[in-house]
Amino acid sequence: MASDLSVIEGAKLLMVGAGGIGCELLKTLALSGFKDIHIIDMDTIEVSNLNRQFLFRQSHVGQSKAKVARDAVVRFRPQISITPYHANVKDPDFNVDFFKQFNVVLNGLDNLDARRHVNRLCLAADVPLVESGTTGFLGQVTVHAKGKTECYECQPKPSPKTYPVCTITSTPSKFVHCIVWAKDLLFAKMFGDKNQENDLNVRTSDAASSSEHAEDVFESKKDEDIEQYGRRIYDHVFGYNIEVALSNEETWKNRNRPRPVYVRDVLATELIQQNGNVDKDLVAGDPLSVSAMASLGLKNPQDVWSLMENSRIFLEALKLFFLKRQKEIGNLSFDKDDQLAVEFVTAAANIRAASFGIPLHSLFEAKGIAGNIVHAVATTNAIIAGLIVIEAIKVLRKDTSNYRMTYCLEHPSRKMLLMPVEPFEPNKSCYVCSETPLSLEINTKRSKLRDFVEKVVKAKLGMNLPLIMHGQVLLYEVGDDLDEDMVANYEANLEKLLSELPSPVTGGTILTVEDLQQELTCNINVKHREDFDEEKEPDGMILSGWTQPPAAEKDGKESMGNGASTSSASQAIPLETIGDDDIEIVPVVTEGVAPERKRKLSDTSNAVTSDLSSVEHGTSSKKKPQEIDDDSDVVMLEDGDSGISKKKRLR
Ligand SMILES: Nc1ncnc2c1ncn2[C@@H]1O[C@H](COP(=O)(O)OP(=O)(O)OP(=O)(O)O)[C@@H](O)[C@H]1O
Ligand SMILES: [Zn+2]
Repeated sequence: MASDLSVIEGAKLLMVGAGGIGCELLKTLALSGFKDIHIIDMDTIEVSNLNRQFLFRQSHVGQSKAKVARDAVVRFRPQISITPYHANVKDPDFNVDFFKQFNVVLNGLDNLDARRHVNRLCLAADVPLVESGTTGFLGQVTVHAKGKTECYECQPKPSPKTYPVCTITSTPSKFVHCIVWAKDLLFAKMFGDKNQENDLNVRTSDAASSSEHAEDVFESKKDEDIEQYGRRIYDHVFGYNIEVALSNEETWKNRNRPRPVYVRDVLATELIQQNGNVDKDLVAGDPLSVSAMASLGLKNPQDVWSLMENSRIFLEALKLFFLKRQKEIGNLSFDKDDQLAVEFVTAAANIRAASFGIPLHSLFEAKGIAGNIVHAVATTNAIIAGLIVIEAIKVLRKDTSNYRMTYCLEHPSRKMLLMPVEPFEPNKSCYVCSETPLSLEINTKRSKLRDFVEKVVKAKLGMNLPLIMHGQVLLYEVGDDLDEDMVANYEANLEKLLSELPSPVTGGTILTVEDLQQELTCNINVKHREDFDEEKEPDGMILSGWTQPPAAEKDGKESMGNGASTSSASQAIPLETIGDDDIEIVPVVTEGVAPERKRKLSDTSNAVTSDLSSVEHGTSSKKKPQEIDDDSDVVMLEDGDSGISKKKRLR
């Protein structure tokens, strides 16, 4: 077998992501002797990266991560060839041929979407992938080699944490419920896309009437100045809406009744009038530097503000959005790095929390919850980067039998902080690596092609440049090289009902969906179904054949949800995907019946820890590693004298 050094020196690697894991990884690769490394990262450096992404300095803020990382490493290893791409890995340039030039691909990403995309390209190009993720003290590294191990998507990832609509709109009991309300409902309503559906005013009792009423409330009135508008919104959402909710006695039988809050009760008249000083401390031209805290003279983000202070911040932030960031209104979505947005959401969540008797939180804490931030631990990233390099070397040596998935735990389990597990075989029912057909129940007489494209092809199947065929008839296609007539034709198809397409899609139809970039083809058996439960099946369609496992919590003991699967190993949450958009609000039939998902910073780590039950093999119950019985069906490795771990099946 070739020596490690010769395989290392002869290898050509692709790294995707030059963030927390990526910086550590590039350094470790360089110090391990790798000589030809390509890096893709679409981001520029932010101040908040500097504490752990140690290749970057203050002076690099705003520059490409991939390029700066390269320059930093070339300074201490000038003989290495590092090729940076400041680009999205989903760009069509990074096609299968591009991937084929590499011996192994190493992911240091932070979102599911990009990870799935890279997984597909690696499968199509037949290049092994070493995948990784960290959350705080927890981390994992997995190896994916086509036909030999599971692919990254062999086990569907847990769905986002969900909350019943009623909890968010009417009966919050935890601070996170107030944050979700402030961020996904109020902020979205005030500053986001007006055409988006929004449950802000949905209440169990008078949903229809109140949402009609609400249409006008959020529009500013003709002769109203911004201060009056802000106070009216305040009184509506924290006062009037609570009064309306209180009028439904049933809701409050077993709950604490909330208290309506009006501006006049919280702020003295003179404060209402001279709230803030808009022009103070503003750096002209940079909208992201606008801050309600600065204009009110509040400095410490770790302070818990009083109800009065939160109310002042709320009114001030609202005013600043309208005065200083008017152009963005209608297009904003919450961003944890947007100071004014964080201030608005913190204040709104706190006022609501006060109204419901829930403890208030500081801006720092609120930002963590709203941005789903588990504070990154540089050491975890360094450990994970080391493990990636170890697996990459095994891949290059084709040492298949020694591939390991390794979990980095927060607390030792069986005296181990690093838990190596044998990779599992490909899942035969995986639609990605085994091309197993899927089934779709849908009302073909009521659903449009657009619904299918958005909800199934893009959201569920993660396709980027899809093409949809029924037999030989092309129903839809995306691409730069289409002529105008075709584009118009496809656009028209999108608006047609499935059963009225040029080649009608009805029960029994097999649709072929293909992504030309990912070189992934998927056949979907369509089953016509008349009715869907609007609450339980809000998409109005059900895709099956590749079952979504239940979310990872529920005491960590639910079934794996994929009976056909041979393993539960890759069940582990793709850790860094606990990101941007993993909170979702779902309607439920009866309040309190649907399991209420927890969402606290600490819960995230619990969820992940319980998910590390991946050390179990082929069983349906999940336990935390700490709880594994000796007789459980566990694959573990013991330290052997040889220094190389031997596999041991605990039975
Ligand atoms: N589709 C993509 N194409 C290219 N790079 C991507 C893509 N998606 C994510 N990345 C990169 O992956 C890296 C992930 O790094 P990390 O998890 O440390 O996130 P971060 O954005 O640097 O930090 P934080 O989110 O904690 O502020 C980021 O640099 C990001 O730009
Ligand atoms: Zn697979």
